[in-house]
Amino acid sequence: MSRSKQVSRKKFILLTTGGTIASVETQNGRMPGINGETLIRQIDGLEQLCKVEIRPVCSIDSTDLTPKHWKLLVETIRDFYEDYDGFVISHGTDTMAYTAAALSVMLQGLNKPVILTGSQLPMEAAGTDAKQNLYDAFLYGIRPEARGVSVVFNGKVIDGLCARKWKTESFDAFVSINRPLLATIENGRVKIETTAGVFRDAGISEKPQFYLEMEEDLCALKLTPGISREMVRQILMQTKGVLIEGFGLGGIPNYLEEVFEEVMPLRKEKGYLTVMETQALLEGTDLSVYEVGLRAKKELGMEESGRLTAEAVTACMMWQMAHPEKENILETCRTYLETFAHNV
Ligand SMILES: NC(=O)C[C@H](N)C(=O)O
Repeated sequence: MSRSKQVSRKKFILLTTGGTIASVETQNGRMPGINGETLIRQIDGLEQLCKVEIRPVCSIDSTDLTPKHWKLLVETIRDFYEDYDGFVISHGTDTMAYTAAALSVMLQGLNKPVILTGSQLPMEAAGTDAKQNLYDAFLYGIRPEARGVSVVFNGKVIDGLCARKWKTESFDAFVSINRPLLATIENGRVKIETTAGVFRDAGISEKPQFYLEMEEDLCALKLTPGISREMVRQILMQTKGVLIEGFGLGGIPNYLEEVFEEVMPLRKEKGYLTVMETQALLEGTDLSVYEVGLRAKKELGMEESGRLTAEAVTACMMWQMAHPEKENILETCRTYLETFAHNV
């Protein structure tokens, strides 16, 4: 039997969540309005590629997506895990990187693909990117190398832990941060670039594990020059997880030091997490370089993101706070990305 006939037997489930890909224009603006059957009906050649069944999860703009929806996705994947060869999720682009990062830590040890895709223009719009992206998601999904969580968009296959939406309108909406692409897709051909994944082949779990809980009490605190002490103090006093989006390689401004010295011991005592991230797009934090960073690291015991995106750190922190007895997932993910430090 030819190779294409062998792969054509693969069976996928399409989990639909809404987003632009499923949207229609209304008097109140663009909003999700078409179902999964209508989506796949428009994809030429899909039937020959694989078998697709559909399961609607929600029908919302991804701006409205919350960890409750991640939980629904994980439950659905868990319940149908044995019945399908892979899972494609149609999703709005605006929070797709968050969902991809969240699923990357909620679904561990997967030996099947979970692929998120969407589009910048609705499926039914002229010149849409929806058909190509959805087809490409399955095209990548049938490959034996495709395992774990990824984003397929505009010919790029991005590790779910490393995706970032960087353009609001162009088709080239996603970029892989601090990690080479998993694959590229051009003219119907998939070129596999790298296949590792943080919880694939990592020896961490032999059987897939499905984690449903994520702590939602988290806030990203973006430092701006001269940000008020009182505001920083309030956030640190009230929020379990605080992701500090600092400058450059990371550090705490001198004038905020007193605030941090006061609240950090209290936060530690309560098991709250505080992690420093950078506002820069690439290359991550390194608190060991500058005095402002070293102080945060040594005197305050501040954790840092390293090369992880804010989306990935958010996911790691939410998971860690919900599973305090488990291994330090931030450390696991950070170390994983360090392995790519010299070839991005
Ligand atoms: N392109 C898109 O899908 C954007 C849309 N607002 C969403 O995230 O649901």
